[in-house]
Amino acid sequence: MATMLHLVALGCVRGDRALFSGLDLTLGPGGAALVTGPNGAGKTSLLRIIAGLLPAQSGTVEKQGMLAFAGEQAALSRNQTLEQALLYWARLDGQDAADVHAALDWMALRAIADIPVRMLSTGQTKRAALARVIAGKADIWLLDEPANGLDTESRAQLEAAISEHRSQGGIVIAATHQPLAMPDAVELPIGAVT
Ligand SMILES: Nc1ncnc2c1ncn2[C@@H]1O[C@H](COP(=O)(O)OP(=O)(O)OP(=O)(O)O)[C@@H](O)[C@H]1O
Repeated sequence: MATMLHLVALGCVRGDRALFSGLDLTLGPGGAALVTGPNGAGKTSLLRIIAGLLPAQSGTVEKQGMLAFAGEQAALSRNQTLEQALLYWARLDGQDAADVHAALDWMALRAIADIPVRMLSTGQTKRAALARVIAGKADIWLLDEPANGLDTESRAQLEAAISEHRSQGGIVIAATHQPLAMPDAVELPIGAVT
């Protein structure tokens, strides 16, 4: 069945504060959305609701396809080499070493595949987290600040990986403060903090 994400009248309350309400979005194969808004507006909360990690206050999330979430934490074992850590997740996702190697290439990480995760720089850790998502081959990518800490070249690689994923029928939702080229992405501004 075709990959699909459908948000209907989604609302979110954190603590006693309403962050957003009545949020609608429909994405089909190759679709993308760019979530923007000031600090604390609820961008991460929205991604977490879509991922099923946070309950919505109102509305529904319908999805067709496997989902991957790349959040602030890389979720990679610090004492394993980058390749081992990615292989661990890839196997859980039903993928193999070839998928990990392809993902390392997408994020230009092959040269440091044998370095322990704990020794990676901020930007390298971000690229490693993105490689984890790429290797997992999920249909729907939820990317929280994917360009944070990336240099110009790495950001271009990320954009190319996103474009390839979409051309294969995948869906991408990215929350970002950084410029990120996603042609024809739906703009999803989350309201200002009061
Ligand atoms: N566990 C929690 N309980 C109550 N409120 C929370 C909790 N976690 C986060 N919040 C609040 O929810 C609001 C939205 O947070 P969220 O991380 O979704 O915003 P954001 O738009 O991603 O922000 P940023 O741009 O700074 O990453 C913030 O005001 C935050 O303080």
